Amino acid sequence: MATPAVPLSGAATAAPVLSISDAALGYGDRLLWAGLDLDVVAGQFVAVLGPNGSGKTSLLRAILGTQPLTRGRIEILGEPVRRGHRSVGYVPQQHLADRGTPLRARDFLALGIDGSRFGLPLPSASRRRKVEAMLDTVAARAFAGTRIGDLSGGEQQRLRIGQALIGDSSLLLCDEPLISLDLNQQRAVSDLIDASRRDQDRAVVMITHDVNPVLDMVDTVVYLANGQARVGTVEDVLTSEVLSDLYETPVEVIRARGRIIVVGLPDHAHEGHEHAPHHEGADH
Ligand SMILES: Nc1ncnc2c1ncn2[C@@H]1O[C@H](COP(=O)(O)OP(=O)(O)OP(=O)(O)O)[C@@H](O)[C@H]1O
Repeated sequence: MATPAVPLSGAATAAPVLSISDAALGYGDRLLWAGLDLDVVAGQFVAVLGPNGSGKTSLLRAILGTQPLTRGRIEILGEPVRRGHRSVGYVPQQHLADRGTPLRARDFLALGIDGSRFGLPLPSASRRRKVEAMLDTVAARAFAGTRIGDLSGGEQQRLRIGQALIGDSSLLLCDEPLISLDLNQQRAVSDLIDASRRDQDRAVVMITHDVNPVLDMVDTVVYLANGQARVGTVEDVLTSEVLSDLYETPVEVIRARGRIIVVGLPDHAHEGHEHAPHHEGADH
């Protein structure tokens, strides 16, 4: 069960794991977003929301050091971002492995161990212990020896999370990790990510289609839309006033049975939350 997001003790003074200052990102003449300032400390959970094409994945790429900013600065643990930073774990957007992929689930997890990617394998007993423990953590023991291409989407997704969690990263970046999972799997995957935040004090930045499955874990929301960025708590950002201002059209945010429902979004912007009561629980 996830613990509710609580104010982080000492958050104001702790050195940030991730620090983004006065950042803007665009491609050519097209600006995706600007004015983004964000400090993320250990144990903090950040949800990135916004309509399709607003630049959420581009933001993760900038944090990964694979996409330069148009303006501003990003630091990880006080150093400018760079590709392949050992302190950053990444769960990419889900795509199914090819049927013929020969890699077995157990070996797929082992690829996430720090060192194995850099040709410096840990002593094998210690590697094995880590992999065996992670097989249990992501409930993958039953298919440990199965080729990943033969696994279901949800099983593959649990392995992808396990591969990202098995290293020693301080920051976990997840791009829509819950998409196309059923409700039980969504819960299992979000609980795994939340447990790694609580137990290993990782900071988490997660792009999510719908904030509701992670509502009780989120400390901070980054909402990207219409070339702008808004940062704050759920209560600060997911309000009728802020979203109406961002979308430049009247938008209503309703809280019903502990869920957030947004009514009146422009047609192209149905993402980032449930958008109408009759679609409750649906994927968009
Ligand atoms: N390398 C690139 N060069 C030019 N345009 C790009 C590049 N990468 C992404 N884009 C465009 O930038 C916009 C934002 O893309 P991005 O994937 O960051 O958005 P997103 O918010 O993650 O979208 P979605 O919710 O659909 O995944 C899109 O219109 C995309 O086509």
